[in-house]
Amino acid sequence: MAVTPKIAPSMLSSDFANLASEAHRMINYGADWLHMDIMDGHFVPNLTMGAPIIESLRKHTKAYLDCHLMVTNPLDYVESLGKAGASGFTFHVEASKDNWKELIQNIKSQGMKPGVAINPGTSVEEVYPLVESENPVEMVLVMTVEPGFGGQKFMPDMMEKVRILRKKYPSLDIEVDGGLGPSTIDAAASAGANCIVAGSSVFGAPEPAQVISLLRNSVEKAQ
Ligand SMILES: O=C(CO)[C@@H](O)[C@H](O)COP(=O)(O)O
Repeated sequence: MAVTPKIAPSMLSSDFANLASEAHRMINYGADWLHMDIMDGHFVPNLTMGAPIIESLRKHTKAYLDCHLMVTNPLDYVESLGKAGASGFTFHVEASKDNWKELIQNIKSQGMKPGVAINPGTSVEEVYPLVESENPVEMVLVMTVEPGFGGQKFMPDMMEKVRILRKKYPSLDIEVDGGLGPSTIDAAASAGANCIVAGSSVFGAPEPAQVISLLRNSVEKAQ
């Protein structure tokens, strides 16, 4: 398989008052990406951050900022996030039924990597047109909890979506997000996920570096 493991601590579980030092801490512990949860209080019942925070953090790190847009109108965020220094821009298929082609085009024009996320209740077929388009997304994010909050329980039933996607698209980046940690990573890795978002299991661990390394080893072993 051509895909490589990407371990992405979810900064939603960090101390927001010390975001830059939390980011440095995660990179020093071995993280590949920093996962940034952008929530608008409308698509999901929580409000987190937007372009100003990404811009501030970008001044302190060169790390890949993997932005997950849990927002009703993702198109409204593309230009500001691109200018702020976001690296990846993953929008929800549920929020882009009419404009996903324009979204992908604009995300790429801003120099970001486009991804599409699917909620637990959305069927996996909905992302096929976006992956198979002439101008495709480069990552699919399979939500393994209902989006909105950290610290929820992993939904093992979502692994069937990951298996289907990995079989259909052997070299696609497939990300999983929600409830990932030492007790759930093997299920996700063996299904074919290679990008792993983990919030509470990393930030809540006495030795976060050990958890990051365990997540990576599981993905490597499964390939
Ligand atoms: O997008 C989300 C929640 O909506 C996630 O990125 C969570 O922040 C992951 O947190 P844990 O489930 O790993 O604690």
